[in-house]
Amino acid sequence: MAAVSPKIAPSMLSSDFANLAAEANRMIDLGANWLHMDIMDGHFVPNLTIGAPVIESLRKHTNAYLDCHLMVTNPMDYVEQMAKAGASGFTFHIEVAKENWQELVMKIKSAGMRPGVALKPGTPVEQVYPLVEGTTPVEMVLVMTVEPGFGGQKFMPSTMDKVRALRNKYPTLDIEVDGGLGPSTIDVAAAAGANCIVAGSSVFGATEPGEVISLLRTSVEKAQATTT
Ligand SMILES: O=C(CO)[C@@H](O)[C@H](O)COP(=O)(O)O
Repeated sequence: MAAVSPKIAPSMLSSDFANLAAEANRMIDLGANWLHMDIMDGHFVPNLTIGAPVIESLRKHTNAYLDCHLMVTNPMDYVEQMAKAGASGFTFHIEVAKENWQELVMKIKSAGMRPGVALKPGTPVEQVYPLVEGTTPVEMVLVMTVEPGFGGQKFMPSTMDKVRALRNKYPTLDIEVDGGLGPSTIDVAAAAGANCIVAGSSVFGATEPGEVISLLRTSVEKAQATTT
């Protein structure tokens, strides 16, 4: 496996939202590479979380890479506001962008963010190949390993076929996994080829979150060393 650098991204959905800035800085101090921000509109998923105003407030307290996952029905409507707010990455769902993904990716790039595409557990991986191979390609594929909407769900091993297929086809692509990742599931995801790891409850629920972050990174590094 080509070594694409591991990025460990605590999901801030599991943090204390009333202390978001402190929680974010604590994660970075403990070794996190990115902060994963779950934007949910209560329509694409049955949960409502945060939007651009919270990203803007958080941006005043950190320079960290804000890896924003848009679980929204109309991602195009969010591009400008998220860019202005200070989002670093903008990952939209293919299920709601089949008709306009080219325009969307270009808009995200021109707004200065890094485009990514996400897919739900039931969505065939082939649907994102054109986005990776396009003239303006996405720079990350997020394979959801639970149904999007809530933290604390059980990891779905069946989604690993998609990660393996992506890694075989695209050795240098950032492949992110999200949902149910922690010490008991990371080795499977790392062996399949994931290098960007989102983890919410396993990090925030740990007595020593820094140890979990470090364990996640070591697992990805070991899997990469075994397959190169
Ligand atoms: O996007 C989502 C859920 O839709 C995730 O980012 C979760 O927040 C991950 O939480 P854990 O499964 O790690 O608790």
